[in-house]
Amino acid sequence: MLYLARMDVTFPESMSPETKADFVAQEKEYSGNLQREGKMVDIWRVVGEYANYSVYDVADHDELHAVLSGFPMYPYMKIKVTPLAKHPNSIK
Ligand SMILES: O=C(O)CC1=CCC(=O)O1
Repeated sequence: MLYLARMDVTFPESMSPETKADFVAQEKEYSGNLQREGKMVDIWRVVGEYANYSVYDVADHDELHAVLSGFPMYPYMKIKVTPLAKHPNSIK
């Protein structure tokens, strides 16, 4: 199943730059692994915001929840998920 997720990240103001940098590095590694596994199909930055749109190809809602809740930044994210179905006009 395909899902579109929008993730908005908000770190506490009290978080140190070093801790933030550590989260960014951990997130990059986790995200890269998901992409290599084919579970994250794409990810795009929302221009001007600390947010992304990303597309997941996973078995079901439960797997998506496991993937999303495994992000190191998960405690600092607001996530909106939209399940995707094939559009009848798609030529792919
Ligand atoms: O948008 C970000 O930078 C946070 C993030 C979530 C998944 C990812 O790869 O980065």
